[in-house]
Amino acid sequence: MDERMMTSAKRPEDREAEWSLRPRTLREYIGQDKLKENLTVFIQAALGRREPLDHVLLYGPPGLGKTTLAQIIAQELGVQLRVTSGPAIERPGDLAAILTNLQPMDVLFIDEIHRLNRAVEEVLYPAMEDFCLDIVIGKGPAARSIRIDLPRFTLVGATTRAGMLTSPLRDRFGVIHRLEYYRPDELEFIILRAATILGVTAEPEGAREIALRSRGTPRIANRLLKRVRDYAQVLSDGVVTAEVAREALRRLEVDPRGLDTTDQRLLEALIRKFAGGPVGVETLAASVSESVDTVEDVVEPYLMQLGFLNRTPRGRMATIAACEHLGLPVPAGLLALQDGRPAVLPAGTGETASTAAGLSAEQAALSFDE
Ligand SMILES: Nc1ncnc2c1ncn2[C@@H]1O[C@H](COP(=O)(O)OP(=O)(O)OP(=O)(O)O)[C@@H](O)[C@H]1O
Ligand SMILES: [Mg+2]
Repeated sequence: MDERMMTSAKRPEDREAEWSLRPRTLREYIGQDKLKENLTVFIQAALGRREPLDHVLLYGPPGLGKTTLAQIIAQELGVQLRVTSGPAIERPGDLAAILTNLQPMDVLFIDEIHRLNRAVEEVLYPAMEDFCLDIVIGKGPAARSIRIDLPRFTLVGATTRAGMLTSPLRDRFGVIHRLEYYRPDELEFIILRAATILGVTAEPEGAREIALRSRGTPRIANRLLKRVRDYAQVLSDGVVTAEVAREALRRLEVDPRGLDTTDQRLLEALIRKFAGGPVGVETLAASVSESVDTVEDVVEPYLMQLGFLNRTPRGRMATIAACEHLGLPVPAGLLALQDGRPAVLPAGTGETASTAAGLSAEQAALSFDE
């Protein structure tokens, strides 16, 4: 199988489908109930006061609906959405151009906001706080600073790495919310909705099979639905039944918990080669030929969610549940621990989980993804 099938990172093939499958309103947006409830209130209140909505920071693994939410927020506010991303804004002047072109109350969406550079970020502070730009004209002793008023706007920032945001930037968001993995019943609903839009006949049990293997991620659910549809068409009468879904997913090498070959190889290396751990993330990533970023952002969060992997002060550890899932003998070291976590941390090392993982104290205080 194409190993990237189960990645929650966006792939070119997702593009067209994502556009048509994206819910347009908060009502259509499934799951993330707490966030939805809060946003509904904040949006109504902002509309009532004729003020822009507070700046919103959304974080969480890829494919959980951050971009979709930004679009919905603009739609619900009845304003334009301007879309850009951290790496796309190279110089302060680029950001100034975007900001001065906004209409009052517009939503500006900055994806991968943790990748803004310092100089650009500093322009953003007064823009977010006071809706103005401080621009320095001239050089040396003749330099002076002028202030330009901006239209009032709402910034929606998205990141998979909230821990990498500087605290001055983070502090300027009024609403900070983590998107959670979706439950199977929510994914089932998303799949049935997508099937209707795509003109695919799917039985609830078929949708359920796909939902259970979608790693809690709508993007993967939609992608798997499209692949299963192909099998349904070729293997039977085009209807996505539980049986067709199971057979298709077996052929796609997606196991019953949604693990693909990359996840399996990573866990297997951890259990077999490294006796269950602890082992450093770099070593682990190298053993499956993936980048540390991919392992940290995409692979590990889901394995931790399943209770198959723990991040400990000394490195990554497999759990007994992971061994059982893969049908591998449990390494002796793991048996000695309770569910894969050291019962007692080595005394006197002065190390915390976060500092050992290479995070600064500031990032550790956030500890978003641990
Ligand atoms: N709550 C939801 N209800 C229904 N469909 C959803 C929901 N969230 C996401 N989707 C579907 O999943 C797809 C991916 O969502 P989206 O592009 O918003 O993810 P993202 O969090 O921005 O990902 P990335 O971090 O990779 O940019 C959307 O096109 C949409 O079809
Ligand atoms: Mg996105």
